[in-house]
Amino acid sequence: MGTGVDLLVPVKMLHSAKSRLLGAADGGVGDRARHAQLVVALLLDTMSAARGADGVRRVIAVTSDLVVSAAVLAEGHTVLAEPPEGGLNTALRHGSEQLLAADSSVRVGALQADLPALRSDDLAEALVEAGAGRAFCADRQGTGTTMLIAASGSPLRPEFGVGSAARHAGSGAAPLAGRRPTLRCDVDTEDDLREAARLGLGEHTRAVLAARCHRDRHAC
Ligand SMILES: Nc1nc2c(ncn2[C@@H]2O[C@H](COP(=O)(O)OP(=O)(O)OP(=O)(O)O)[C@@H](O)[C@H]2O)c(=O)[nH]1
Ligand SMILES: C=C(OP(=O)(O)O)C(=O)O
Repeated sequence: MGTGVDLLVPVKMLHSAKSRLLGAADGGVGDRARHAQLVVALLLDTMSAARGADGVRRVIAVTSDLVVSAAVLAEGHTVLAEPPEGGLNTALRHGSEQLLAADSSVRVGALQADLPALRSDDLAEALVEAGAGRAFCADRQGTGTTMLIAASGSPLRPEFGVGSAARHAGSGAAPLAGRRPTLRCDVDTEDDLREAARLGLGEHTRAVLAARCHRDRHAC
């Protein structure tokens, strides 16, 4: 196989995903179907930008959700089923083990699923900066992590969750210093979504939010 990072993108079940964004897709109404469309759109924009980045070999969603899986496969991406016990770091550890079992020299990474403004060149530059070692990119607040990359042939050792930037640094991963705002802009709240829109949203997220604007002019 060729060189490059295999990026795992974890996504939890749609019924519980992106709870802090509920209502963002429909001007505060909180319709679950519209919310699910937004969650999937954030994911597809993230995966599509990641797939276009130099230095990325494969982009693989890790999920148990069948709707997410179908949407990801329809866009030509790959899906890996997560273990039944669930949990973000458990899913990523499982993905890392699976990839290493199939290819002991693989370079594994994890990318958050909510980077709808991600630009392929920001990601490619981050991978260049990472060099060969274990590295991570903090989110724009500096406390969370948007991407973690292992060294080739090594397990990912994910420590995602609140305050993960400090844990990843503490576990020896090098913090990436470049600005790269589109790689740092994960979207958990409506404020984050506004910031991502300022940077430039991907086409899937733009389409979901444009539908919102047609239905409710006040939401735009
Ligand atoms: N596969 C998998 N992914 C998970 C799991 N828990 C969280 N994630 C993903 O990890 C990322 C960060 O998760 P959280 O911040 O806990 O949840 P969120 O859905 O982004 O947002 P909130 O519901 O508002 O907390 C998101 O992409 C989630 O979909 C899990 O159990 N399995
Ligand atoms: C899981 C994390 O973040 P968020 O809750 O912002 O998605 C993280 O930064 O490790």
